[in-house]
Amino acid sequence: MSSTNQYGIETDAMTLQRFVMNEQRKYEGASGELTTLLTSILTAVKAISSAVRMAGLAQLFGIDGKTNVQGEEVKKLDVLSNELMINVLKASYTTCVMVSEENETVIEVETPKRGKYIVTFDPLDGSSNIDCLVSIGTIFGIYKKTTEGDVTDSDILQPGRKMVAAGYALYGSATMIVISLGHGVNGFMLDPNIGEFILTHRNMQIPKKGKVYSINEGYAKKWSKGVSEYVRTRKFPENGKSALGQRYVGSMVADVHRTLLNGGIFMYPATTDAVSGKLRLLYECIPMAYIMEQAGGLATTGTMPILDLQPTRIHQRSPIFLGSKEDVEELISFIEKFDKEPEKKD
Ligand SMILES: O=P(O)(O)OC[C@H]1O[C@](O)(COP(=O)(O)O)[C@@H](O)[C@@H]1O
Ligand SMILES: [Mg+2]
Ligand SMILES: [Mg+2]
Repeated sequence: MSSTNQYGIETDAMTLQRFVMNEQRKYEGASGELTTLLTSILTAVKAISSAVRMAGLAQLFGIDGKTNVQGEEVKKLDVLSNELMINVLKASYTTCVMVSEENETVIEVETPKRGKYIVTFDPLDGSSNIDCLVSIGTIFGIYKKTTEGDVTDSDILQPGRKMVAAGYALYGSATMIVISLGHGVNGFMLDPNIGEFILTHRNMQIPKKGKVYSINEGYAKKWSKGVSEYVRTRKFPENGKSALGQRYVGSMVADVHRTLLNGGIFMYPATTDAVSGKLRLLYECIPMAYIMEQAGGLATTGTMPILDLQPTRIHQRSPIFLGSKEDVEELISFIEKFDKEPEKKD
């Protein structure tokens, strides 16, 4: 039996590492490779979190991306985060290939260090928010290699339904990891005093409906009719209904985390000048869609579930709408009504 403190937080201190080990024990014959992989990601996240907490000072002293007082080069936070993720994963002997937002081509692990997993990641999400000290994050997705021998495109370009685990780290007022290994979603907050992620949000479920919509309204002129009408009717609802509130951080991790906790909808649609939207399928859309579905929500391109989409390129983009089931279903009905091509008659 677990006990809770006055804030409702469980005090049996289930660490993320112990949680993952327990999950793996449920599978007979599990080698522990996934536990090792996730433990490596934890190490990278702790290091990134520590660098993020110093970033403001680095900026203040003009040393970010330049040379520090010792005459050493200081790496920019997104470069540093990428190197940390790549290095810990290579050193874990669990991964054969990685796809990072920061690398044009896939990162292959040298043969003796190869394991059976493929990891996709956005090492630092919300990078335009770094300088103004707004929340940023790291997103990751994990797949198993499906073929024997060399890594092939079919190993790297798997649809989200084949995913083994996904998660994100949020560097906000606290550092938190939200993760799913395919059996629900759990959230762990970093206790900076002991350097451990502690289970604080067990079996997270997104509310069926929310009170907030989230989209960059600066691009409103470039939206489809369906998206425009959906947003207009959230702001000016008919039949005496209440208007929804609007929130938009501009860091996907922060916007998705708020949506997961409070409900509502997050949207990054196609626009007239970006017909596939902005967000990247492999390391932004698919991991977040996996988390959403595992928490009882939905994630769609507008016409199909994100997780069913067959990727064709590693840096492919996709429009995305995710969040509370009822909100996303309403959005889909607007797209069906206003954006579907009229059927051609002979
Ligand atoms: O400024 P915009 O066009 O609204 O875009 C915001 C989106 O871009 C991103 O910052 C892109 O991610 P990166 O910072 O990893 O490139 C998302 O986190 C966010 O949802
Ligand atoms: Mg990103
Ligand atoms: Mg990024």
